[in-house]
Amino acid sequence: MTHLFQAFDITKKFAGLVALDQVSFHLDEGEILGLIGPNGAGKSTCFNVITGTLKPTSGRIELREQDITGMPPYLTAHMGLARTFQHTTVFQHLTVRENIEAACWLRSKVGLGCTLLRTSSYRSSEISLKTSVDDILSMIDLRHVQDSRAKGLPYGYLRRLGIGIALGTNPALLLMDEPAAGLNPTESAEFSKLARRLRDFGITIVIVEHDMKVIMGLCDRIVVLNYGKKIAEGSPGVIRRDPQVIESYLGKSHDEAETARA
Ligand SMILES: Nc1ncnc2c1ncn2[C@@H]1O[C@H](COP(=O)(O)OP(=O)(O)OP(=O)(O)O)[C@@H](O)[C@H]1O
Repeated sequence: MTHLFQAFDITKKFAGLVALDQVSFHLDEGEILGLIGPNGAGKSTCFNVITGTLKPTSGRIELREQDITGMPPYLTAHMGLARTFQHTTVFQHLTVRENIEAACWLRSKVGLGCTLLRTSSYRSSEISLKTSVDDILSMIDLRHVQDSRAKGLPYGYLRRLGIGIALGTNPALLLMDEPAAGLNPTESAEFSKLARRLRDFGITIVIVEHDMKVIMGLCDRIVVLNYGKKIAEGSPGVIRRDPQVIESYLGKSHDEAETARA
């Protein structure tokens, strides 16, 4: 079977430290995969290597069977990869709508000459841009604040705007770094709903997250890292009962809480 994405034996060394040690995993189209593990396990390094911010020391990464190993971020973005960050990366002085427009323009193929001369190709791309921006605003549920400046918006809205900006590049695969960090329980539940909506729209998702309620409730499959090594992979049901994962990350209290709930 052909996978949307595959990482083969990815190793990343920083001087003497092995941050990723022969990690392999795959993603099928429309999946939500959780990437979890204790602090320093290698999750962010894994995202950085996939998106091309860091070159792996060895290993191979494929998107739709094309080798993207070591490609710079602007090329991996062009190939259909997008990423959201732990800290929101929005233009504070632009409105919500302008933030999304800026992200969508980056993927538009219209050159500066066409833009300045307002050629027909500029005008048709302007129409498709408006549709894309409207669709994204609806998807992230921020249409009602589209003309508000990002500065001063509630934190939960800013996180959603960060996701909207990533959607501007029309990704097939979206990597989200701690999307529920700092959210209250209502906002976390809204985030999970949004992630499912994106998946239903055809976007494959990888989530790094420490909130186990979000991970266990949302993910189809989970990969667990510890000291740079993959120590487990499986459904939430399998992962929450894996003795090695409980020992290294979830802790006994999580297992007991799960058993009590069952
Ligand atoms: N640029 C770097 N230079 C040197 N060491 C690094 C660098 N980036 C990460 N590391 C080290 O690699 C290891 C993995 O770090 P990484 O940030 O990937 O972990 P993580 O699982 O994302 O942790 P957290 O949950 O705290 O974000 C850590 O020991 C970290 O100190």
